Amino acid sequence: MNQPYPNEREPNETRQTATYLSKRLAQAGLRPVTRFGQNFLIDLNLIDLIARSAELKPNDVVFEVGTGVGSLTAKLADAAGAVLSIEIDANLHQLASEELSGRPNVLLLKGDALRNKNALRDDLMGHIRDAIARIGDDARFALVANLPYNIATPLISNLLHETPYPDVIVVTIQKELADRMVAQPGTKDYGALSVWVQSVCRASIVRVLSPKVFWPRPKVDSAIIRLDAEPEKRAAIPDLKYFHDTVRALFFHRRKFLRSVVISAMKGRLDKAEVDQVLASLGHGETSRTEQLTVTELQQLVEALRQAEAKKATS
Ligand SMILES: C[S@@+](CC[C@H](N)C(=O)[O-])C[C@H]1O[C@@H](n2cnc3c(N)ncnc32)[C@H](O)[C@@H]1O
Repeated sequence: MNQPYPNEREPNETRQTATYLSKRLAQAGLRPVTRFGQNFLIDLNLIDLIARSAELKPNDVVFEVGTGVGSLTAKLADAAGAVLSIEIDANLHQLASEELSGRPNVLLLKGDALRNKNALRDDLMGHIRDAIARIGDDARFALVANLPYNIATPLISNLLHETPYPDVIVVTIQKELADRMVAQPGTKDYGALSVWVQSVCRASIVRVLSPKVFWPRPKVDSAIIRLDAEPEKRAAIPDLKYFHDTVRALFFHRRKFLRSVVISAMKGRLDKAEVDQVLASLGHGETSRTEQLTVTELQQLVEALRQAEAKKATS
């Protein structure tokens, strides 16, 4: 294994504490930047737990968003074949580059992981595909990170649209967001995000984390979440973008009945009679509500709407 840090420093295992981090940043004239969601994990056991929960092997290509000072990155690089990590803060990118130098399986990028809310930075998937090609047919793609909370939803949501999409995701996110990802029909947390995530993955919460395990402390609880890709489920959705956009529209007015929600979502595309026909064919009555529909029922509904629209366009 490579020696990750120069010999004169303490070994990695004892260094990741609030004191160490604050000193290390202060030495470089830095302080945590709130707008970049810089809440560093200071419990080494949890850094281990994140890496262990992804069950990394040498055939894994790991994507990390938010290198920070590189503590989790080093753990990931110990276990995986290749690690691609991106950091928006140029100062932290510089620090992490020093910490992780001499690790041939780590590629550090500087900049924003997102081009905009709806898209990843342009070159990211190219880097990931290259690393996968180098590893070969049995390569696995993983997203493992202590995510900056302000980009967790668009990042995960956009990655699930990509080809390939991650075989496994193990990330620290706000607990409230984790609850939404695993939520079941009929609960207050069940919404478009639950349906999108559960349409292409199996989702579970690994551990709830108190603010105490971060420095500086965030205001809310966090959770480590694990998502396992279910490619056969994703393959059953003929048009991912149509599905994603329509599900979002269907959850837009949570208090309304399904019929009026579908009518407004399909405005200008299907008329009321056509919507009624689709709903009747699937057995959804006057009092059905979007939030009571299972993921499978929503997939069937969106696909029936898509086909009705396509039929109308060709008639
Ligand atoms: C919660 S910290 C995690 C840092 C480190 N990996 C750890 O576990 O302690 C999130 C990191 O993501 C970086 N970051 C924030 N927004 C980003 C973005 N849009 N693209 C890339 N990195 C970002 C922050 O600067 C910060 O270093």
